[in-house]
Amino acid sequence: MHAAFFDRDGDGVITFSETFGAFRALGFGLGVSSASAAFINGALGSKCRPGNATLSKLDIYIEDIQKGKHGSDTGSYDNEGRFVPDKFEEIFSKHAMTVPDALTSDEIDQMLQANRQPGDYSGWAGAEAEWKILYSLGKDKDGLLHKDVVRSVYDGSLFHRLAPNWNPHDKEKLNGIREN
Ligand code: HEM
Repeated sequence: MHAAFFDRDGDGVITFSETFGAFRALGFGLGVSSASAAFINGALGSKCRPGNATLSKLDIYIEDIQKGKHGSDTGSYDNEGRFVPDKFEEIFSKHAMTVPDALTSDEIDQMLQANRQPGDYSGWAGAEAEWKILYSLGKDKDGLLHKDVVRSVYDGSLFHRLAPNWNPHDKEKLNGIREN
């Protein structure tokens, strides 16, 4: 569901231009949107694809999205791409020290540092990009990133809230899955 938001035409494949367009719809400028699409589709396109894939290596196949998992993450997605509630809770029990159930920018940096596996430079970069972008999208006026906002990035509902018109088909599916 996290990645499916970006698949606007619902064909199961996320192209460079879909990632770019989704970042624009989320409110990012041309520079950040192009760089993010290049980074994400460049890194995941060659990994997240079945053996018999024929499309460009910049295209991400959602059916193989779990192959995009990297090291130095929180473990809130397992190796099959399933959400792991205990690992998610650990983010806040270990790192939310200033305000319960919310992270400051410094606490996110401490978490990223704590999750780093030695020498895993691509994992460090991936985790850093994911959390910095999430913080810029989800922080409140006091600079706090609340637990419910972080939860909503894992199932993609944050993206739908911020850019309600980008992917109406996927939103319908999401509403069917979530109780609220
Ligand atoms: C505004 C856009 C995005 C934000 C804010 C974002 C944020 C995040 C966050 C916070 C995580 C969790 C990392 C962790 O648990 O340590 C994550 C994981 C992941 N995201 Fe995104 N993401 C975005 C776009 C995308 C896109 C476009 C794709 C691919 C199509 C993608 C694929 C993944 C994958 C494969 C993971 C699992 C990585 C892992 O846990 O090792 N994300 N993302």
